[in-house]
Amino acid sequence: EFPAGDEGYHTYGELTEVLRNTADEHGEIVSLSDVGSSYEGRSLHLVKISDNAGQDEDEPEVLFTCNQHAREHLTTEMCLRIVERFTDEYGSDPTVTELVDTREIYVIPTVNPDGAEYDIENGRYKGWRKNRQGNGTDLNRNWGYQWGCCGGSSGSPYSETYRGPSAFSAPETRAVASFVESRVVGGTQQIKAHLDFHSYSELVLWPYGYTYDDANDTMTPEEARRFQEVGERLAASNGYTPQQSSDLYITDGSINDWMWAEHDILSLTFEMYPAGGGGLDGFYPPDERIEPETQRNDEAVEILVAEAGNQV
Ligand SMILES: CC(C)C[C@H](NS(N)(=O)=O)C(=O)O
Ligand SMILES: [Ca+2]
Ligand SMILES: [Ca+2]
Ligand SMILES: [Ca+2]
Ligand SMILES: [Zn+2]
Repeated sequence: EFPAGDEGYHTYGELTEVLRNTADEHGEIVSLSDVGSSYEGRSLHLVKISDNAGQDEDEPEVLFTCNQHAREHLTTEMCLRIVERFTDEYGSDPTVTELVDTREIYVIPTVNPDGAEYDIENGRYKGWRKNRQGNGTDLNRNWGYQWGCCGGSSGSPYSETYRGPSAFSAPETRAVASFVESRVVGGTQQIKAHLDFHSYSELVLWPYGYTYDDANDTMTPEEARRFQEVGERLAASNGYTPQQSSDLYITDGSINDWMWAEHDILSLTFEMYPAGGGGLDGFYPPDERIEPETQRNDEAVEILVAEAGNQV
């Protein structure tokens, strides 16, 4: 459980209960399922929000993933905010209503429930980042595009950026990737845009992470320009700093690189609050920050959901 004073954060059990209640209360626009199980057997919850949620309609699809990194608990709250806003405000907020009626929005609130639960075991923060397989795999180095190519991850199982013994060796990344692959319908990937939430540093990041190149044979200059244009619009809405992922540091095997290169999904990362401060404390903002820092991204979420319909 979370330490005293930070009860505002959701444990896996509390998250599961909120998702079940939301599906019960908003049955016609919510479908709750899962993309598979974590290493320790926890369901990787998948929330679908759309009109006629039980039907696969011909509407642009959008994916939000949170909590790949265990200690980044604020991101789980971010995905919960998306679920709650796009259900509670359906029928009252015109923008939310329009987007739910014309898109299929998928949310995976925690990709790494085992790590998140381990991080708060006994009510004290451990600073844990990875999953709970062996000495832990960094899920954001385990994706299968340019996996381990470029010095953006580690081959040591004890490293915080251990890429795993092979691409998709982690059940969690494999499950999410399989879900995305299942959204190829009639040869066309239905998911058009994706955001992966992390903390912290207040950044909007776009691929590639594995190379400093802005453009290359799998990202044309105009495609790179589109990432930058959307990234800058997102950052203008929340005050984060927009930049290419590799401008921060080189990462290989990241989710964004795979989503773009393998599925042409407009895939970005948000690094949430705080902006700086360094050290472990930045991963653990007091729960009083949850509401302001998740609502800070309401407009960015709308921008991305809308952008999914502007497929080139
Ligand atoms: C998305 C990448 C470029 C940054 C991220 N930073 S984090 N969230 O682990 O501190 C990471 O190292 O995976
Ligand atoms: Ca508090
Ligand atoms: Ca629909
Ligand atoms: Ca569809
Ligand atoms: Zn992270």
